Amino acid sequence: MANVLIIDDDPHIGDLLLVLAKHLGHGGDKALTLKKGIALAREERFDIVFLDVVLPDGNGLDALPELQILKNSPEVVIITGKGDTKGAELAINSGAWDYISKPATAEQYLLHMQRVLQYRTEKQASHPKLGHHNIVGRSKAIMRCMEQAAKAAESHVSVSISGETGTGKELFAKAVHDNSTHRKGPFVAVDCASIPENLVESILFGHKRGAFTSAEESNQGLIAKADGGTLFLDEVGELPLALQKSFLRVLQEHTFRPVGDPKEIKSDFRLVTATNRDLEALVQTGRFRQDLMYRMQAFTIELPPLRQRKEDIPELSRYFLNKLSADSNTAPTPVSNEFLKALEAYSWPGNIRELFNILEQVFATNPEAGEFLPIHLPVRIRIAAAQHSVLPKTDHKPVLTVIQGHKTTKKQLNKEAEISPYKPPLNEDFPPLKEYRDQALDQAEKLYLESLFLHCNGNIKKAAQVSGLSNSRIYALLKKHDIKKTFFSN
Ligand SMILES: Nc1ncnc2c1ncn2[C@@H]1O[C@H](COP(=O)(O)OP(=O)(O)OP(=O)(O)O)[C@@H](O)[C@H]1O
Repeated sequence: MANVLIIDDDPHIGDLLLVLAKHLGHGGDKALTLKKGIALAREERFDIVFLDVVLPDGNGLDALPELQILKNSPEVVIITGKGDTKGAELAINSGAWDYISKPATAEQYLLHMQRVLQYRTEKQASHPKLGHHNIVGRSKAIMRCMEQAAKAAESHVSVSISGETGTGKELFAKAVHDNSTHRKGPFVAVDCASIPENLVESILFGHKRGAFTSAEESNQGLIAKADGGTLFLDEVGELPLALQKSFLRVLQEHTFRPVGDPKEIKSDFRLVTATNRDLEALVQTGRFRQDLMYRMQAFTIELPPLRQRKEDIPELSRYFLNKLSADSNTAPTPVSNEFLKALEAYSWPGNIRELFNILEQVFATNPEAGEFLPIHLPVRIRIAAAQHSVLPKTDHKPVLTVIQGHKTTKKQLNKEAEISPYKPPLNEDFPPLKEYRDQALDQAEKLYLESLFLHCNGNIKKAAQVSGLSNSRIYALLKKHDIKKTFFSN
């Protein structure tokens, strides 16, 4: 049974939608003001929120970011006034599921409700068990990881999460904890890379007062703190070799001795580890115990880098920009398709952390923007987008022939193509130098003009001085590249 919330100051609309929900076998609640609606949404888990725009105590669209970052992230359907296409467009751009124009018939409301619920059921069926999480993304790659996390959460064995920096290893570790039987216990995260080697033992195992010169007080270690919950060891490859043996014993026996303490202590925790290093290689070079590695890797989740799931970039970007708006109590700024395309063209070596950092920068430095455009992005991201767009369009993936012994195999060079999009494709679409150079120069010229505009705050006179171009030449170039003159002031 689904739960429906209606936030509308017209009591008839609320009553009608509740009757329709009941007719479909669902339940719900209604609120006549934004304040009451938000309070209800925070308290209860709703699957759909029907949200009116004009409410006595504010604009419904301003509440959209807050609704979207709720744990259960309900689908939001906006109810707009007749003909308010701007509001509807803004709502969709901000991640609303759909909108209905008032006045609407009962059949229209019913149809919307059925469609949204069907979509939500399908969405939940594809990763049925991972109920509580803040993981954003619907690409096949991330959905597969969510399914693995759900399975891992159900079991009691150790989980090992691998992936490049910023791919969400800690977020997944938390999701495993939040969906496991240990969720009522603590989630204790330890970054093994940032603890000085001489302190690791006492930080993990704890120590007794006087155990060493600076031990003025007894201290409970993190393993004891994780009792009943989850111990998350980030960058586990950095765990000193000398300590690995004692740690293996903790995993086998669930007991250990704090430094300087003759007594054994018990701790029942679930271990989740993460690494962006190749543990096998560390084992080969004798820097990591093989038995510990096997013990930790009872269940493994491999997170894909962002460049291999670029289809998630729009959703991740909207989610994060909406969160920033909600945190600063401002209305969400719509995001243009060109802005998203530029983000998709970049290779994101720092993955989602880097994407969020860039969006934070865009959000902080452009408070007046009516819509986020490529021009608001840092130059290096725009250069990557420009380079990407000069690549001749081709469906063929570059292919490299590799000779292995007597066999000849073909390997896809996806990774390289994504990282260096400027490279022409190694196939029959390889462009003549002139064509390639002309396109590249054209893009560079456009990028230069856009940056010039930013640098000179839109002042044509200053732009002419800085660039060494005449006013008329600047106007001609603006026309050539279809850059709006309204960007520039005289
Ligand atoms: N799928 C996702 N949906 C929403 N936010 C995400 C997602 N993946 C990562 N993040 C966010 O990106 C940031 C980096 O994620 P996290 O710290 O989990 O990465 P990590 O792989 O543990 O990084 P590191 O290896 O550097 O420790 C965090 O703010 C996290 O909330």
